[in-house]
Amino acid sequence: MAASTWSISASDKSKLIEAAFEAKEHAYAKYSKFRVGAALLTTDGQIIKGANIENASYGGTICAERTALVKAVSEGITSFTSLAVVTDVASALSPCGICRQFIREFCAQKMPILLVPADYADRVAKGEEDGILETSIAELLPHSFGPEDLERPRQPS
Ligand SMILES: O=c1ccn([C@H]2C[C@H](O)[C@@H](CO)O2)c(=O)[nH]1
Ligand SMILES: [Zn+2]
Repeated sequence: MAASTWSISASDKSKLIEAAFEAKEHAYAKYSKFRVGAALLTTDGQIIKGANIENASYGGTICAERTALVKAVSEGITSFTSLAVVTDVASALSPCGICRQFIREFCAQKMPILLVPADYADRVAKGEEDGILETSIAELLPHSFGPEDLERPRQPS
C-alpha cells in the first residue's frame, strides 16, 4: 500500500511541533478550557501558528487548525508541506469534522498531519516512542468532496 504521507525532515518536524505548543499558549478557551495549538509549515519554510478562539455564543468558536489556515490564506499563503496539532491531552487527538473539510480545501491528500500528544517532550526525553499519530487528510477524510469536484461536468440544469 502507498504511504499515506510524504516525509518531512526531523528538524522541520521538531520546529513545527514546538510552534504548535507555543500556539496553544495563546488559546482563548474560556468556556471549554480545552486548549488546542496548530502550526503549518509553508512551502517556502515559514511557520504559521493558530490557536482555538472561543466565543460567548459558543457556535462562533474557531478551532486552532482553521485559525492557522485563515491566517495563512488571508496573507496570500496557500501552499503547505505539513501541519502539527497539539492539545493538553496525553494522547494524539484528531481534528474535528469542520477542520477536516477546511484542511481538504488547502492541503494535499498526502500532506503529513502530525497529531501530537501533550506529553510528547517527556516521552522523547525518556527515550520512549513519541506517541505522534502521523496521518493525512486522505486518511482523515476519505471519499471527500473538494474544489476539483466543482469542475466536473454536470448535466444541464
Ligand atoms: O479540531 C479541533 C477540535 C476542537 N478544537 C477546539 C474548539 C473548542 O474551542 C475546543 C473544544 O471543542 O477545542 C480545536 O481547536 N480543534
Ligand atoms: Zn476543528
